[in-house]
Amino acid sequence: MLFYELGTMPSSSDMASLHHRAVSDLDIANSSLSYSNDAPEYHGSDLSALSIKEKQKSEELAARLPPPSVRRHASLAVDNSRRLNTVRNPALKRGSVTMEQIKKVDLDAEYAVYKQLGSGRFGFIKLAEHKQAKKKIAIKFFPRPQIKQSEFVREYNYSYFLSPHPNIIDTYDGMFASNDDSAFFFVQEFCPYASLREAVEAAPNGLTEETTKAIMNGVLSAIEFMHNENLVHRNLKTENVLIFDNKTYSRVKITDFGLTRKIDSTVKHLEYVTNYHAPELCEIVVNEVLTVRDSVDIWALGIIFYYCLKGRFPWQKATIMYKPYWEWEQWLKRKNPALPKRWEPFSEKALKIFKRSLNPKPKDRWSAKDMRKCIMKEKLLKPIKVNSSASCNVAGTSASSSVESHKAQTLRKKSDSPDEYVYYPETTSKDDRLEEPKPQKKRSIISQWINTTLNTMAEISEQVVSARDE
Ligand SMILES: Nc1ncnc2c1ncn2[C@@H]1O[C@H](COP(=O)(O)OP(=O)(O)OP(=O)(O)O)[C@@H](O)[C@H]1O
Repeated sequence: MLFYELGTMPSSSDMASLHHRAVSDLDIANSSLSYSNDAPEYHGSDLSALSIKEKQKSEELAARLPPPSVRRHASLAVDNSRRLNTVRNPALKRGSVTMEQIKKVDLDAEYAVYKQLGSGRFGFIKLAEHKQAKKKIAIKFFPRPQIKQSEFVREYNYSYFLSPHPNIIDTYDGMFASNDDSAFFFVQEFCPYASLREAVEAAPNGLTEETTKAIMNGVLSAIEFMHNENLVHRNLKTENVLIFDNKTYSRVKITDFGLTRKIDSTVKHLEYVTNYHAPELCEIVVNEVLTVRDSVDIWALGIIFYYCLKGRFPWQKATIMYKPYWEWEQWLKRKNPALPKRWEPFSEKALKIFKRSLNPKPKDRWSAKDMRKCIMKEKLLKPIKVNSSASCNVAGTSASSSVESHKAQTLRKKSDSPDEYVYYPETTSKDDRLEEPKPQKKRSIISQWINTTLNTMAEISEQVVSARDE
């Protein structure tokens, strides 16, 4: 139940606060999409999930943005000063987002629709321009009848109500359907640069420590906010992290709330396992019912963190069928005291972050807040010796000396054993392809047997998965 403090007129920043506070009051997870029709609660500047600095940032942002009530599709053409002074239309009740509010729009009359920006299981995103406002935007289309109306409405609601956070993509007010009923759509701000996936692919040896910190700071701040609002993203991956400044990567925003659900709700597992899935998700079968936990986001954040620093994934799937995962698990359980080679470039503190995010036991994983604190505070990479006489501290010099950092990162990559069964992103660097295989150390018979068995099992599992996919 929500309350409204009478006699207090919320400012635009308060509106942003109010706008996101309402998330916790939504019962979007239930299919009727019904929630309180009362006027919204006014919490002043209580941005519970944000630090003071972020709060200021959020307020600055909110001051620049029109209040959510007027960020309407139709109002894109209205000038900013007018929009900033506009207060929520009392006739438009916050709790009244229902299926009837989907408006039919003549797409061609309103927008010039350009190239496709991306696609996924729920539809596709296109770059467009609002003709009247002459403003570039992104339109997310949900083709009908493949996508259910309830799925569209749910994604819109989560996207819209999470929008005020500075590290979450801004979704404009309004749910629409094309005149010919071929698709539902909603409108988002356009990201002019790449996704994190493309940014890392362009730097196959990984990003610098400083850049990784800037990216993780934004991503973790958004997830901390979502978790505090009792929501789990459930689809965190580098493709869903959009970069808004291509120099320092300090402005990032997360997107795609199609799988977002409330913590402790139950869902059917419908997906194929990817690099980002936690081991508990790799074990369950399609259609099995599972309870939504925020710890799956923390696992995916651990994978993103590793991917940023190394330019590759630690493993293809988090099951013991994949040797790199099996080695990591053995080391965590102290069954093998030797740290697997691929983890050697990381500092003790970075390893601690991995132990508390890529931990097979969900209960032993940190919160997004703890993870962020540690990433921001600590050095993440060990100093690496470039040669016997000169040494280069990657962590300390990554920003100031990109050449040294590049050298060090190349060295880091070369330290990985080439015979390991690991998934590389499609774009392997030239250096990688030319890399000479290192001479194998003599292995004991038992370790050779384990190795062969694991590789065979991995191959069989791959074949089963691809047969199932086909
Ligand atoms: N606002 C935007 N501006 C620019 N590019 C975007 C924007 N939103 C999404 N994209 C691009 O489109 C891709 C697909 O978008 P999105 O993840 O929202 O689709 P989806 O159908 O929900 O995908 P998935 O299968 O991952 O659920 C993103 O990975 C991103 O590269």
